[in-house]
Amino acid sequence: MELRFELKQLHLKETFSIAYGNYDKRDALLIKLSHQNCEGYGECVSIDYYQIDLQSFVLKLKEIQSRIEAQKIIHPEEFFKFLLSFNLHPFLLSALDCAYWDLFGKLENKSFIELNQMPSENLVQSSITISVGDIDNQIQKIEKSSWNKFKVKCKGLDKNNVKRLLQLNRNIALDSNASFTDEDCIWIQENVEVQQFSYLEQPRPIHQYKILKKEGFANWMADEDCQNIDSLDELIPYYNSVNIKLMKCGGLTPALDMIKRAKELNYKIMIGCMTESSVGISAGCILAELVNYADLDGANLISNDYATGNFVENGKIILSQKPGLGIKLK
Ligand SMILES: C[C@H](N)C(=O)N[C@H](CCC(=O)O)C(=O)O
Repeated sequence: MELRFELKQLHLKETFSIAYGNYDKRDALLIKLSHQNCEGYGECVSIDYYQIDLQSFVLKLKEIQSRIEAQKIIHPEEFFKFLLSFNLHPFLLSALDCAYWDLFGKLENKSFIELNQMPSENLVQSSITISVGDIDNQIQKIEKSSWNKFKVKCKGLDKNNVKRLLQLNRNIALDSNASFTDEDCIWIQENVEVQQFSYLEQPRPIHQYKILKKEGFANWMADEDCQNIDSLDELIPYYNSVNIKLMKCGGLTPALDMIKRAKELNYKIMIGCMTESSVGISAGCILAELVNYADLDGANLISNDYATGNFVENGKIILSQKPGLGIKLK
């Protein structure tokens, strides 16, 4: 097996504004694993509020490259166990795990869905993100959009904006990206009208969720608070829903385990994404049958997507049915 990797830069079609900042680009690390005539792809991106340093990932890859290349082709679950021995950051682990699933499926001439005997007929629809901004602009974007589901970003709580969004009578979720105060959360969970939001994501800064009550009117969803399977048990009293992202949890292999455990614990589950190319999104899309919500618009927000594969069109998730994760570089 051969391992290659490349730093790329993704450009946002328009400034992506969330409570943490405004972003016009994202740096990405593309992983290529090849064997015989097949090549599999995986990706992770540099997110400042997760302190991701792609240069340190490149150094790590150089350090472990020869051991990865010496590995023979084994089942992806076995390969994942092998990757665990390197103690990798979950973002890098995810890129390698996804690249290997893509390669393995291509070598076996089977899609990920076939390899895992998963259903794929009833995929949930994805939301599109509406950046933080003036409420009139946000509403205009929703009204003009051909998508049906929206994740509206906000920075702090503005009760008038909440009222105006609810008046639209559309399928809308709110994502505060850790910008609500304790008082905001109390008001929200005691206000019956917020039931109309499909979910309210990451209300408080990380680990400061003890004010949340899952019995209130809000469908609280943990994102930054829910990094991996270990977070699930401790969040039960506070959160109704969890946002599982491949980069946070370390890839497709742990995501399958995490979805299973989250279901046992009666969470509603979202498969989410970062601003990322179709390399990352192709992997996320194949889990859409297993979850209640999808937020997989990452590649739709990028102007220089460098891959094709599974994709989202006006919210509808379309699986390529091709071997592996179906990823091809443009
Ligand atoms: C792109 C996706 N809809 C989204 O909003 N993800 C963000 C983080 C993305 C990023 O910072 O690149 C989130 O769920 O907070």
